[in-house]
Amino acid sequence: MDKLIIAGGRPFSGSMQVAGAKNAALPILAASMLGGGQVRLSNLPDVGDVRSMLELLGLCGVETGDPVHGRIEFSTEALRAADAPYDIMRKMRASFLVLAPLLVRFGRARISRPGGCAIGTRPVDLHLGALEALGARIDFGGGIYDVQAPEGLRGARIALPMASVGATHTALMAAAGARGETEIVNAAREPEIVDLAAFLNGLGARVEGAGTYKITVQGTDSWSDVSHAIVPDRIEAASYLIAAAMTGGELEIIGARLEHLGAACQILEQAGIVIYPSDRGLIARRGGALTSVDVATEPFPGFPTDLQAQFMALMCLADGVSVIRERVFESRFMHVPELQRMGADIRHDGSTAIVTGVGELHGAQVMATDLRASMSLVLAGLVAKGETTVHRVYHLDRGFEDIEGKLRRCGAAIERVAE
Ligand SMILES: CC(=O)N[C@H]1[C@@H](OP(=O)(O)OP(=O)(O)OC[C@H]2O[C@@H](n3ccc(=O)[nH]c3=O)[C@H](O)[C@@H]2O)O[C@H](CO)[C@@H](O)[C@@H]1O
Ligand SMILES: C=C(OP(=O)(O)O)C(=O)O
Repeated sequence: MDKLIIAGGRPFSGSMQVAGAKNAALPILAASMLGGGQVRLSNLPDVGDVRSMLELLGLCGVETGDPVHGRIEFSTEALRAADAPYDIMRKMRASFLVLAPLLVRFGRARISRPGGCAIGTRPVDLHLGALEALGARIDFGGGIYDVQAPEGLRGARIALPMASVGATHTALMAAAGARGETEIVNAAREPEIVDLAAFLNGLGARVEGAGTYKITVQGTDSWSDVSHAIVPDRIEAASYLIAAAMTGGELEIIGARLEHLGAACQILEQAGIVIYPSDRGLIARRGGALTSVDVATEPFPGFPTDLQAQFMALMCLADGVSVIRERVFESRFMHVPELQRMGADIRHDGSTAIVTGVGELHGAQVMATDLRASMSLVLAGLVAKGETTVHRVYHLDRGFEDIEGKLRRCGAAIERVAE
């Protein structure tokens, strides 16, 4: 496994291209299995999870080849019913998203419980509840869900008890292949949901209301060939906006969109980051002293849980005390002890962290635990005095494209070394 070595305190400025969103690419790749035709995708991020999803498609008979400059074209005609292997399921939460398309295509799918970032218990009851509402029967044994709908799925009303992103993806894909109309209430509203809906419309379903609380879907069994460009990665973009502010540099993130930042934009501005649109994307720089701001994570358009760790790294250097509440996942504070190794002053109790800004962080050996936690350590390393070694960068590679290349081109001294 590789480690990253960062020499902190270098000037950091320039421009970088934001990647396509991993969390949009994964459901869209899964949804590509619904049809039987030709799929053309562009702006696919070159990250580990996308490679794992392509491998999963390959095991189901869909030979995609490797993306070239983020573009890929493949036929889903040869899809076959296959069990998703534990080895891929354990790596990535989004592997569970192949369940609905396989069920639509074959009337049955067997799949094990998914892994992904260890940030909470992450049950899949809402995904399964959505499928049951559309008429599926579910058995569980030996760690495997056996889901059957031999007569096909029927449109129905799905009222989600919470606005789960993954369950909304599952419900959308299942509804797209169900007979009749489905109404999804309390749907997640993330830009990645809107992107999946656009892809499903391209495939031949009729999805309306994505991005709002209520989505309606007219299912189809007559699928089209489809071309689709993946939406930009708002979490990657916001992470680098934070990097610009922490280092005192100025950065243009090409392709980033203000409307995708939701509440994060206001919070980052209150913290002292100046963010404004350019012709090509967004520009960010520090506007003065960094200021502590309290924040609570929420589903979109609230402050994203996927940015909580990076925001905490920023707050480590702000004037004052920031109270950070994690409201989406039960245990998403694994970066706290690692930031503490670098001199951060953080008290942590349950789902709340209290961060008192310190004058400076210092380089240390730290362990990357989950995807966004790993990014918070890289951000801290960019400004820390001395050298930071981030061990176990496997998680970063799951979701951040060419991280050291992007940072190095903006002036960071960062190097990847095999452990
Ligand atoms: C691949 C992908 O897109 N991952 C994102 C997705 O994860 P994911 O789709 O797993 O996140 P959810 O929105 O589903 O999870 C939100 C909350 O709902 C709970 N829950 C979820 C499903 C379920 O069946 N039962 C249940 O109780 C979860 O434990 C969590 O507490 O959205 C999260 C919230 O924005 C992000 O942090 C992840 O980066
Ligand atoms: C939590 C994340 O990924 P996953 O849902 O795949 O674990 C993430 O992208 O931050």
